[in-house]
Amino acid sequence: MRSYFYDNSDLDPRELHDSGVDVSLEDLERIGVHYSKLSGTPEENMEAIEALCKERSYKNRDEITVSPDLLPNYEDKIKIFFTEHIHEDEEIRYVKEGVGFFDVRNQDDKWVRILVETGDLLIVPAGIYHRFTLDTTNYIKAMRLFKEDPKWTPINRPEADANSYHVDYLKSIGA
Ligand SMILES: CSCCC(=O)/C(O)=C/O
Ligand SMILES: [Fe+2]
Repeated sequence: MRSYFYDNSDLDPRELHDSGVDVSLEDLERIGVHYSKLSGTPEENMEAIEALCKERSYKNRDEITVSPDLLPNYEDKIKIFFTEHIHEDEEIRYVKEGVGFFDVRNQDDKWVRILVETGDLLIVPAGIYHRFTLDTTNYIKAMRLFKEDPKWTPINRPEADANSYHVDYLKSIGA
């Protein structure tokens, strides 16, 4: 895992876009983003994931493989994932294999890029603007946790500006 300010260049989003300015785990915590590394195999890590589900009342989960050949309607889906959006629940992702980038907006509305890889567990808070893309290896397999139905609902910017989960989120970080 690495996190740093996105360089905002027009290159392919799957490139690193590393501005050279790192963002610490503490800075991520301040905007409500939690990261942890699960060091075992996916099977060994299931106990930790079950405990997390119980603690945060997440009842459902699925597995998604994002890759041009393996995800149906890949081109549409990757565009949707990379369109800036919020969710009304936390986005909890456990990376079983591969690499990807979650970009999150910080308190100053700047993009922070979070590089996740095998074993990484990321919790993105409800209401934060974010987006997702692959890196140039074009492959990630991740477990997605859902509170209720296994349903993925993005609300895009600017429609989400007035969303109460977004407004409450901004208040919670003092923005
Ligand atoms: C690797 S999980 C696919 C991306 C996703 O679920 C999401 O919500 C992106 O914001
Ligand atoms: Fe999302």
